[in-house]
Formats: sequence, structure tokens, C-alpha cells
Amino acid sequence: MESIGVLLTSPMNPYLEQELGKRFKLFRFWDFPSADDFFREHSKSIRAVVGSSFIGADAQMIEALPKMEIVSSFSVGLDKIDLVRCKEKGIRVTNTPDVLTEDVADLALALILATLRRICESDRYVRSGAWKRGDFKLTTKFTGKSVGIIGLGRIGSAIAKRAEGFSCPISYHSRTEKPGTNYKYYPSVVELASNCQILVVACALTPETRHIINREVINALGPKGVVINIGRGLHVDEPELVSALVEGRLGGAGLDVFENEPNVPEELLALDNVVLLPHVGSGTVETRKDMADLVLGNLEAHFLNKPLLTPVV
Ligand SMILES: O=CC(=O)O
Repeated sequence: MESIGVLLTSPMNPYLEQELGKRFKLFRFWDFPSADDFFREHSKSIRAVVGSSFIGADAQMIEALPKMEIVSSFSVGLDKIDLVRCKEKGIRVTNTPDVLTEDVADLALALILATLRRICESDRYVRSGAWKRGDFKLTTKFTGKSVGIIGLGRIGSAIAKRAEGFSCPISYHSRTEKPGTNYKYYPSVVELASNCQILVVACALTPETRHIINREVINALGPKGVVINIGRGLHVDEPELVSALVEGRLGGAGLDVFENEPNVPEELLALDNVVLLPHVGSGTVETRKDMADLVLGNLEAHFLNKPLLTPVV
């Protein structure tokens, strides 16, 4: 397979990069001054693209790489891949589900606890020496709070299971009601937000779920409510979230993702009722290795004409 051209769209994981380099003819997109320079020189050499939640395979890339057969994404999310065009052109698509579910769900719970118990703010309190001048203020209890989850797929269900361990009543919104759960279903997100204290975004980003957290949802959650986002930045109308937090119409937010990463709205940096993480939901050594092995396994299966491990298209 050493002669098969594979394009890695951005630096993702050293192990993945090393293994791709051993098995294929690896091209690094960022080694070239511009996308056009790369396409001009190598458009006919690329048979596979390895993308991520940062750079996937958009319409321009698909058009520019006529020999592309497969996009193997180092992510569970598929929002950076033009799936419709891949389908039309017979390009296969794979992602990395399951192996990252536990880490992302763990991080959602960590964000809830960090936001409610002000973990980061109290860490700053100790480091700055402020503790010597008095005790830290009281914070908000998590155990028993009602948790609303948008999207009850693999990750949403893993978050629900963890929150049950904290005696939290769970409710959810998704396109359709899920059979076989005891959680309360709300067909409308506003209704869900009106009936929970912590609202967690755990659905896929699609045109239907873009800005699913909007002004109406934020107002329904209210000044004591908390938004947790481990999905995608575009799930949230960010300017609305920022103004609600600044004006005290929303109690707090724990965010792993942003609309324009790695840029975070300046106003959020000044707020103590938010916890801000650099998109690290699946970012553990163990899980990233499992994700890399899935990417490699899917590519090898494809080029050996075997069934794909985690096919999407
Ligand atoms: O954001 C991360 C992923 O989609 O895996």
C-alpha cells in the first residue's frame, strides 16, 4: 500500500501520522503554502483523505481530488464532510464512534461539576493567594439537579447514565422518542429547557441542529440554568449565549466547543460563571490511540476490499 496517496488535512495525532507514513504515501496538507498549491501539484495522487473535526473534506476538496475513494475521519462528528457529495461520487466515509463515547461523557460531567462548583475559579483563588484573606464563596450543588440532554445517542446516553449516578432526574429532546428509556421526552427544546436546570448539548451538528440553543431556549432555561456544550460550537447561537451570560439571564456555561475555534469570544474570558475548554472531549492518550487505530483499520479494509469497520457512507 506504500504507493497509495493519503492526504492528512491537519496535524491530529503523532501516532496516527507515524503509522500513516509507514503504510501509505503520506501528504501533509499544512506542508503546502495553500490548498491550491497542493491541488495543483498532487490532485491526481490522492486516493484517501484523513480529516478531523477541524478540517474534513468539503465540496472544494472533493472536486479537487478526482481520485479520492475514501474519507476516513479522525472524529465521530461528520459536519466537516460534504456527505451528500461523497454519496453522489461513490466516495466512502468512515468515522470513529464508540471508542470516544466514555471520554466525551466523562468530560461533560466534569464540565457540569466544574461550572456548578466553580472548580476553576476556586483553583485560581488558591493560586492567587486570595484564600489567605478569606474563604471562597459558596457554590451550587449538583446532586439531584434535573439534567436535560439534547441528543440521546451514544454520547447522550452515556452522559445520562453518569448523571443518574448523581441522582439527577433526566429528560431529553431528540428528533423522535427513544423506546426503552425511562427518561422524560420533550418534542420541543424550549419545553426541555423550561423543565431542567442543566441543559447538555450532545447531538450531531446538522442544518436542523445549528443554533439549537437560541435566545428562546436560553430564556426558558433562565438565570439559574446552565448550558453544557460538548457538541459543536455552531449548536449554540454564541452572541446570544454571551449576552445572556453577561446580562445574568443565564446562570453559567461549560463549553468545550466554540463557533470559531480556536477563537473564543473576549467577553467569556472575563466571566467566572463559565468554564472554557479547548475542544478536548476525546483528548486522552488512550482514546486518541483507539481513534487512530480505527482510521488505519478503515483505510486498510478499504484498500484490501474488505468490509469497512465503521462505515457512514
Ligand atoms: O469533536 C470531536 C469528534 O467529532 O470526534
